[in-house]
Amino acid sequence: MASARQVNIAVIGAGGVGKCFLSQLEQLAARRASPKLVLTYICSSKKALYNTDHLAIDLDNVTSTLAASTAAPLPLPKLVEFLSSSGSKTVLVDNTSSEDIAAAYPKFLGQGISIVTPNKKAFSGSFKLWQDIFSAAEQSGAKVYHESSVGAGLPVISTLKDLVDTGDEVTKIEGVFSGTMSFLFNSFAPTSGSGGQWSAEVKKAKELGYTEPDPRDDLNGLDVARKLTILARLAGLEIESPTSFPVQSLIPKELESVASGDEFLEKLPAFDAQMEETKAAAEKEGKVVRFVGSIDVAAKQVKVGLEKFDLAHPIAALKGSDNIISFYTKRYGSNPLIIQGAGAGGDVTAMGVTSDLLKVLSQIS
Ligand SMILES: NC(=O)C1=CN([C@@H]2O[C@H](COP(=O)(O)OP(=O)(O)OC[C@H]3O[C@@H](n4cnc5c(N)ncnc54)[C@H](OP(=O)(O)O)[C@@H]3O)[C@@H](O)[C@H]2O)C=CC1
Ligand SMILES: N[C@@H](CC=O)C(=O)O
Ligand code: NA
Repeated sequence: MASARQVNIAVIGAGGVGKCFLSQLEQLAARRASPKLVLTYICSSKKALYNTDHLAIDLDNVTSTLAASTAAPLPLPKLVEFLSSSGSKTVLVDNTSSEDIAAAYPKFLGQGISIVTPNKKAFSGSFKLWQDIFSAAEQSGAKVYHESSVGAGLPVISTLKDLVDTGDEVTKIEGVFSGTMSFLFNSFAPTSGSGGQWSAEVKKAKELGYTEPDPRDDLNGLDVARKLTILARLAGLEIESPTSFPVQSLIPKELESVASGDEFLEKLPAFDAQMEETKAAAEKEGKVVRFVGSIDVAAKQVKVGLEKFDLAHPIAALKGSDNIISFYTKRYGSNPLIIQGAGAGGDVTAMGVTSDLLKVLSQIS
């Protein structure tokens, strides 16, 4: 039976980020008496756990229980019906990178179901989808938060919204926006020492949980382009899509049409020489190469690609999967507001999702 002080949680996706989120949710539910947080639905791409009476699913060992389930996920229209029939406020947590789920956000929001997600697809899809999402939320009063869609758990989106909402004028946003690309270049082309083999570092980045489910989505520059699309829109630019501005891909031409991410990783070592050449060209100038992005708000220009940096530059000196994002604004003048720290990884990404959930709870319960 639904109680006013209960909020139902539905989770789609229990991979690298999803598992960490579930563990943070378990701790949160144990710590918070009110509202009571009740997991009523969880699914991966093939399996689901739920019952028709919306009874609580035990969070203890939930990923093993899900793996053993014989039930299939509900089709999205049925899931909207199921969640909106519970009689309790509900938050959907989308921990996938699915475009289909992203495209259904207006339906969930329209039925009063709030959404928190690290999935970039909805907010970097067509400008119409962006408008539909926020107008559906405004109409129903449901909330939508996506902090981890840029810079993982780093407070990038909340900071940009605060700058804009308080009337500052954002003129430029630039930096390193990909945990994978940061890790790859920091280890392949370090400021001291010789660095690793490009293809081996790509495999490592995948094993560490930094890459997208398909690492080609990182290497083709689109993951960064999606993040810049989101930030540019929040800064007031009507960017139509992540492919509507220049984006440099690091996928070798010969591998552009391979069938799967696994086949791509298998074939990549044969093309290591291409990246070695890029690295050597920068070294000749006493520099290192890094993958960066920028948004020039006044000129309405967005770009993504490789640039060379002096060894002493803060971008050259990044470590691990760190992102560094600089906001140039009228108030901050020539010294930008800078955010730096891990930009990928399950726990830090889930932290952004869990903190978004807390924001939603403070507004709906
Ligand atoms: N990893 C990171 O550091 C960061 C990730 N993100 C974003 O977080 C999201 C998740 O990333 P990550 O956890 O690394 O990815 P994973 O590939 O590890 O996990 C994805 C999960 O989503 C499930 N899934 C995929 N499609 C569907 C679908 N249509 N219906 C139901 N479940 C589905 C998968 O199911 P199955 O297990 O059956 O395949 C899997 O459980 C992505 O959007 C990513 O961009 C954002 C910031 C940082
Ligand atoms: N694959 C992404 C994950 C976070 O958005 C990255 O490497 O930055
Ligand atoms: Na973030």
